[in-house]
Amino acid sequence: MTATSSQAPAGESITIQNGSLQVPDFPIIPFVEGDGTGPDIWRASVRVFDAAVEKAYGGKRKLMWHEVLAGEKAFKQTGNWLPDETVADFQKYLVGIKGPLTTPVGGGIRSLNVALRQLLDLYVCLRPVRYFTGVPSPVKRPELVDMVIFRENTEDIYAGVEYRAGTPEAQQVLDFLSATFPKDFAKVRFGDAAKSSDWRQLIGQEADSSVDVGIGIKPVSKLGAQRLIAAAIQYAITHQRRSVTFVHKGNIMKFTEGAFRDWGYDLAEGAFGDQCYTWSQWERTKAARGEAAANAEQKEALASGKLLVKDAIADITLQQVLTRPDDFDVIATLNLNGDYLSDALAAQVGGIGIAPGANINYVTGHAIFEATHGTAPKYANLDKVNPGSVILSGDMMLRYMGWSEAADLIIQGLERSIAAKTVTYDFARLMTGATEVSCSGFADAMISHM
Ligand SMILES: NC(=O)C1=CN([C@@H]2O[C@H](COP(=O)(O)OP(=O)(O)OC[C@H]3O[C@@H](n4cnc5c(N)ncnc54)[C@H](OP(=O)(O)O)[C@@H]3O)[C@@H](O)[C@H]2O)C=CC1
Ligand SMILES: O=C(O)CCC(=O)C(=O)O
Ligand SMILES: [Mg+2]
Repeated sequence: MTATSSQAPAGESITIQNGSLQVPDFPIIPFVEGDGTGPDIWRASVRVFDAAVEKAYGGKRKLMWHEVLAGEKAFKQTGNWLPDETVADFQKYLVGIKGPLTTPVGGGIRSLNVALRQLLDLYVCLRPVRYFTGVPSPVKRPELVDMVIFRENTEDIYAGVEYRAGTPEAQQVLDFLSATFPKDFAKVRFGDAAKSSDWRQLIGQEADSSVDVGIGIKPVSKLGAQRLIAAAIQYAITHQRRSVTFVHKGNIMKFTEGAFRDWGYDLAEGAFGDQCYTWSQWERTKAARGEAAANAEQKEALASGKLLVKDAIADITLQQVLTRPDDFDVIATLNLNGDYLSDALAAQVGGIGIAPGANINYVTGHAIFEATHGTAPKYANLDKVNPGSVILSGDMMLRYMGWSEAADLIIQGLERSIAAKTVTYDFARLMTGATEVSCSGFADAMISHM
């Protein structure tokens, strides 16, 4: 059942009591169709969700879909890209799902996707990356890829604190830097010294007195870092994973990304000390008693079942997730690193057409599930793209709600469709002997295999 933004269907709200989600049999689930390929994907995905729930519970449970507006559809109907009612409904009903929304480059509205995460304080972006047998992959051993990305979802340069070059606001920030931190201001290119430099001739610019520098601010807080890292460590312990790796660029951005690592180790040793062994501890033991003692200590800790908590610098990580993926398990990282890593890792296990995700606040219970990919506008309304990412995001949503029987049917439908080589264009172009089906055709195949 679909309703407009202002009219919720019959059903009940999911609630949270003492940290535990209370899910009625007929929960109202707000959804956003999304821009670009969003509507095609949604139409296919919702049939898969409904079929899985019907098959699992025979009508005793049902998802009560409630359409809420965001993006282009919202703007067309209401003149507002993200109506207040949409945010209010995600607040009220706790768990929802959305398609991708367009964000223009270089100007225009700020990301609605990011706005929803910030407004609901969905501080974890959870993106599992796993291999399904038979999926075409550019790497030799895709089955070794089994990682879960915990991406900080509310701050870093995604906070949106930035000023366009040449505006009074940018100038105000520059003036502040110049007056308060003159040494740092001297590092801002191109400050006073470069106003008439020779290279301007190379790019055909006249010497002028403007300082054309855009300024962005990268806030990284201790609370923001530690609540994300706590979620990652807790997940790793609960799911008996081997390690958590903090991925950061802390050698260069010492007080933001470097602090993320240090706060992470403090938290691991403070709040999870009896369940973790950290590389920070290893360093201290090495300094006190030598490398052999540190190695022995680590070996003993891991043999006793402790979780290894380590870190890696972001650039080499992007190589090593390819060359030795089994060194990486749960990853905790900052917002931008997590964005890059999600798409790069998805490529190893079949691409962005099969990359699910969730935005979660584990304290309030609020969660919005969404694919890792965007709107893929060139394929809009062609009924062509892979609905797998949104469908797998729905699988995550059902598991979050405790409806694992329905979620298992979704996985079964996906695995069997891939095994039968009935796939969308993105997989078909890399597989021999595949039958290419449309977006809706893939949903049909999945349902027939449940
Ligand atoms: N959470 C969100 O809502 C997100 C929104 N966006 C927004 O989406 C817009 C477009 O972003 P863009 O950078 O082009 O990235 P997209 O993820 O939208 O698309 C890039 C390419 O990825 C492949 N792809 C994407 N989705 C699918 C799918 N379902 N099945 C198969 N292949 C797929 C296609 O590759 P090929 O061409 O090889 O077929 C496509 O051309 C931007 O406005 C961006 O801001 C981006 C990311 C997340
Ligand atoms: O909000 C957007 O348009 C892009 C966001 C994005 O790429 C992501 O969250 O992975
Ligand atoms: Mg992204």
